[in-house]
Amino acid sequence: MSTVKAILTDIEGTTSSISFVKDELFPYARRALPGFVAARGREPAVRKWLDAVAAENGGLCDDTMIVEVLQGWIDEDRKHTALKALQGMIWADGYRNADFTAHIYPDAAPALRQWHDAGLPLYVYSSGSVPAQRLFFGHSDAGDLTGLFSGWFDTEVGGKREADSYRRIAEAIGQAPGDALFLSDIVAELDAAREAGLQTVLVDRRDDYPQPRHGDATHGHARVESFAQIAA
Ligand SMILES: CSCCC(=O)C(=O)COP(=O)(O)O
Ligand SMILES: [Mg+2]
Repeated sequence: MSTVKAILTDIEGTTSSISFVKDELFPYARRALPGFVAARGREPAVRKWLDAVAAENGGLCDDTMIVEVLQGWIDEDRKHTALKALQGMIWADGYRNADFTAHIYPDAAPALRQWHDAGLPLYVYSSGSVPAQRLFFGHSDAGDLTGLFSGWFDTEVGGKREADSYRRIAEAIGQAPGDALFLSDIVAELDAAREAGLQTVLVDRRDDYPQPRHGDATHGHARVESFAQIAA
């Protein structure tokens, strides 16, 4: 690995377990959606996303149908910006009421702290909305980690499997792409980051991926099973 001047990390499957997101966060949002839309569907910040979903589905005019579309997207794990924005607003209630704290792998928090303390700027790039990312790290199992991060990116910058997204992020954080390291559990995301010139590490966690990915399955990306193995 050449010199790294900034680290960009994914969340689900990388700093934190897939099962926490799939088995806790998503079902919480799915259950709360009807009540959330009924209570807050007229607020402009909420309506804008509901209208975006309606427009994309042939102009649905009924909020019940919009909720059904959104619940279907949750079931499919669609990384749609409107869904992610609405999920973030719903999870805010969950964190506020202490219904859950966000999972973070025991190796991730110390490594993030160490890199931060060594002067390495840290950034998040997740399909979860930026407000959801801040809530996540603000209410993690390891406490409030938001102060460790210098910036946050979600799919408003572009999809995670598109090289241009990583070019935009490198420009936004003022780094040459080759000086930034991207960490993710998804090979297609790492391929896009590498195409943009970033350094990459596949985080291949046994808890999330019982079958280790070796050889061709890594697409040539460096591979670790824990943040403790990343020599940044
Ligand atoms: C930080 S919000 C919860 C995670 C989430 O909704 C999500 O889609 C995570 O995707 P990632 O890009 O972090 O793998
Ligand atoms: Mg991920």
